[in-house]
Amino acid sequence: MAPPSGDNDAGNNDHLVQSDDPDHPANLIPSLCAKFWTLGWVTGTGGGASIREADLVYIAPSGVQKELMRPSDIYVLSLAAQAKSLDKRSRVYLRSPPQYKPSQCTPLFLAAFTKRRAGCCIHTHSHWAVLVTLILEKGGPGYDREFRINNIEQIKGFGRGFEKSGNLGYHDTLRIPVIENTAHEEDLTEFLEEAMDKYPDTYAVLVRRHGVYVWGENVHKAKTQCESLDYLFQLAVEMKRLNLPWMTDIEPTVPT
Ligand SMILES: CSC[C@@H](O)[C@@H](O)C(=O)COP(=O)(O)O
Ligand SMILES: [Zn+2]
Repeated sequence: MAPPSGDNDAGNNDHLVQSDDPDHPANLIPSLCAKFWTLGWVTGTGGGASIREADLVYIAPSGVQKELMRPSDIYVLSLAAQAKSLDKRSRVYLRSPPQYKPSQCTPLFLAAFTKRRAGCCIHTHSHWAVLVTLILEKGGPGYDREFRINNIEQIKGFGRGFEKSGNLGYHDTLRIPVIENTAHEEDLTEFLEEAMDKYPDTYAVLVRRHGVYVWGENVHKAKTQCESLDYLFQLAVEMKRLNLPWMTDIEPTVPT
């Protein structure tokens, strides 16, 4: 990984992104995005990831090649300072690299951090996520705003929900809400928040013709849930091709 750029700390809190610890958020965001790029999740500057550690939120710049970011490119925001700010649409950064703008996904990441106390939120432009929203678009009324699937082992990769312990079981139905895309990323925020209110236990929201936002209480959970979801989206697209249903009525086996 490239070392921090060696800026001095003249009022820009550069120390907040300087650490030898590979698990420090300023190091992890670039290294995770480099991995996500290989999966096609964050290519062409689309997608990204943000990490919260206690009050501090670490955010990537906007419009940069996400797999080539350096720790010195990372923005840092305080949730407490943000909560006190009177203008909810403007954001005050503790650290702000002057050559960039913060990710347009920032208000969406903040929704996961404030409404769900998430520790990490990942946004992908995965083909599989986009294809699922396209298939659902043709699914007819009532079905098109929710992806659901059951009786697939990988569903166990998801937590049961906000402030609930344990994971979903094999026979549980995984439900992911779908919101419509908007011309500007930040305008998705109110619809993402609405979906979170309607689906209090969801860890993800699909955005039609765009991608998916996935979060978890820490980096490990956000990453594994995002991987599980991408696996299920790919499987669902292939199942659709084979004319296989996503929902089946296999009953849980009752021990005799
Ligand atoms: C390929 S542009 C994609 C952006 O509009 C947006 O959807 C996105 O995911 C990344 O926004 P960014 O501001 O670069 O972090
Ligand atoms: Zn996007």
